[in-house]
Amino acid sequence: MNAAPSDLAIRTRGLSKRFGGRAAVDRIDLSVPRGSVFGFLGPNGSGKTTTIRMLLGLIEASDGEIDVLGHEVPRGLHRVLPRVGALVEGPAFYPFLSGTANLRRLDSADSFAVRSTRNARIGAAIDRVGLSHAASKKVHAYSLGMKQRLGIAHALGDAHNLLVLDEPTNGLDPQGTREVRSLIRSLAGEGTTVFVSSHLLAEIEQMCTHAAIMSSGRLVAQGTLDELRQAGTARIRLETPDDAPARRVLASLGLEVAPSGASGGPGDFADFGGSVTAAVSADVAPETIVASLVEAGVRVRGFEVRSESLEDRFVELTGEGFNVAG
Ligand SMILES: Nc1ncnc2c1ncn2[C@@H]1O[C@H](COP(=O)(O)OP(=O)(O)OP(=O)(O)O)[C@@H](O)[C@H]1O
Repeated sequence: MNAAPSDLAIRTRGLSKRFGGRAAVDRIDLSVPRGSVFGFLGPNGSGKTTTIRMLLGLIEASDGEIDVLGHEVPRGLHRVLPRVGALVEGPAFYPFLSGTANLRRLDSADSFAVRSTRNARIGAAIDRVGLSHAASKKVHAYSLGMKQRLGIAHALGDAHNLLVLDEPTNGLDPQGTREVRSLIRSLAGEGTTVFVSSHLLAEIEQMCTHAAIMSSGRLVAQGTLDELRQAGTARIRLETPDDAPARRVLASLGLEVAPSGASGGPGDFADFGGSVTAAVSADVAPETIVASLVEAGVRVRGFEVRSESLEDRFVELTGEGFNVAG
């Protein structure tokens, strides 16, 4: 991703946060294109919330630069914050006040919010998240998904350029999760840049155009979802009775051949020989591999090229099993 700074809604350079001597966020260079739905993905404790808090000026960075919507943070926060909606750890709602009354309370406590437009803004935001029918109901009667949508309505406020959401579906049931995801997708469709953190891969795959992957405070990859997938290793799987010659040919092409027994289930192709798998680099075309095998007299009974899934890639990058449940 080589976007010019003006094309970026968020840009950090060498951003770090240390607690005591320990780096919770370690020199990250984040580039979030304007108009993207950008997934900030990483296991629990990888530094996502700490990064978001620095982006919003809630905590001070130990080191590095932050630029949000073209302004330096924290110096230009007064210019940035009126254009950014944020949902970090969810606002606390009064259960015995209505949805509208809760948003009025939060809005009046916000020194950046313009009073004269309050009612119109709140009405529009409630409408936008699909809660008009429940606006006058007390919040204790809301489902979790409705409460979270009310939180997003609060984050929406005015017509924002950037929405920052920290784990917006955490703790929601499947219905609430669907509601929030579809809301985020439709907001993005209207041109708002959405920066959303999650530890759920499926969530990022369903909502986002771009993603960055955090692991132990480091940014280990970022780009469009396709770029992230393509940066992974493709593998070939060859079915042949001529195991040893096949391995020699693949090795001579510079492919990294998996040790025998590393692939295939028990009894897999047992009657026909076996299967050989190898990692393929982009500079060796699959047709070249097949031609070389055939030329060397290797009997090819099956040949499959498999790209790494995003899940394989994340596990490879973070060294952790991801919770892929949505
Ligand atoms: N105020 C703090 N003081 C000391 N350590 C902290 C503080 N805030 C966060 N940390 C540590 O920094 C690391 C990153 O935490 P952070 O909350 O940013 O991760 P995360 O990716 O958002 O995870 P989660 O999804 O669990 O919130 C963790 O090891 C955490 O314990």
